[in-house]
Amino acid sequence: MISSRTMKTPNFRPVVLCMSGHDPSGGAGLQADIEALLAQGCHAAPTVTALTVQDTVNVSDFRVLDRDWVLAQARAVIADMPVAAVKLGMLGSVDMVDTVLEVMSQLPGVPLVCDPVLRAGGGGSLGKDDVGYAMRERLFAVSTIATPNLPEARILAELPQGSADECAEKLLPFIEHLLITGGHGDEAEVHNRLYCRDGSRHTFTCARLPGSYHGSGCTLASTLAGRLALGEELVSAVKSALDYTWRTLRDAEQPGHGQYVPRRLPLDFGA
Ligand SMILES: Nc1ncnc2c1ncn2[C@@H]1O[C@H](COP(=O)(O)OP(=O)(O)OP(=O)(O)O)[C@@H](O)[C@H]1O
Ligand SMILES: Cc1ncc(CO)c(N)n1
Repeated sequence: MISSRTMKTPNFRPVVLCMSGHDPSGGAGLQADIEALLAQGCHAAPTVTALTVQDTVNVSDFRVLDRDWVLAQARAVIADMPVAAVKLGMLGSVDMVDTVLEVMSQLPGVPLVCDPVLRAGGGGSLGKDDVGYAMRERLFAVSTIATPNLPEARILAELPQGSADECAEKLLPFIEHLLITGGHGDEAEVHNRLYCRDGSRHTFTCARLPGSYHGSGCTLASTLAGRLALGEELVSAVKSALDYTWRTLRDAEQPGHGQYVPRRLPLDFGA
């Protein structure tokens, strides 16, 4: 017999499968994904790809989970819930790129936001450049959008001194939409550039806030995945995600000795 509970009209929040690393400082990685998605009205399904040893200053070590463990986590979620979007953060190894491909083969047509995480804000490695090349060669084709910062875009494009435009020209054959973020520059304004394979381009400019932030890129990518999961159109979703991220940085706090941590949820959340 089907219980009345299982027959209820679906009234759940859109589920976003997050395949990211864990950051014990809570500023970046899966915790950033969960908080940002809660703030969008989505449900995060956090699938751990890697464990890291890091604080708000830098990364000292990381360990990538076995492929079987990651697949088992993702399969459990997919069998249980309708996944409305997928967000990728730190993958950590080339093997994990193939694991993600296997997961995505079970989610045809589901929007995929790929944040090609290779370095932490403090510069510590979260994956060799080969991971980035494997993402470009194999994952970009199944991604809706990738969100590298300019240093990551230069690695992916293999153009160490390239401008955002030059990197985009090299990368657009691999991916439909590319958002090259500008948090790492030193100009008074941050320029975030969206390049679309149909030739359209959009620049989103915001005032640069003082200080440096831990998990700004994770916040942006997971919010974007959430917005796509809610059915927002891509360019509008990029703008909403950038606006939300900027507000979380404006309200950021410094719980440790290093970078500021975005405030992704209001202080009275849950009150
Ligand atoms: N100092 C800043 N002032 C205003 N906005 C910022 C600043 N730093 C980052 N941002 C915003 O946050 C977004 C993501 O930041 P960034 O480009 O630094 O990503 P990231 O390097 O991938 O972040 P992280 O590695 O810390 O997760 C940027 O697109 C920008 O809109
Ligand atoms: C686990 C993890 N993912 C992403 C980043 C990038 O901010 C980080 N520092 N740690």
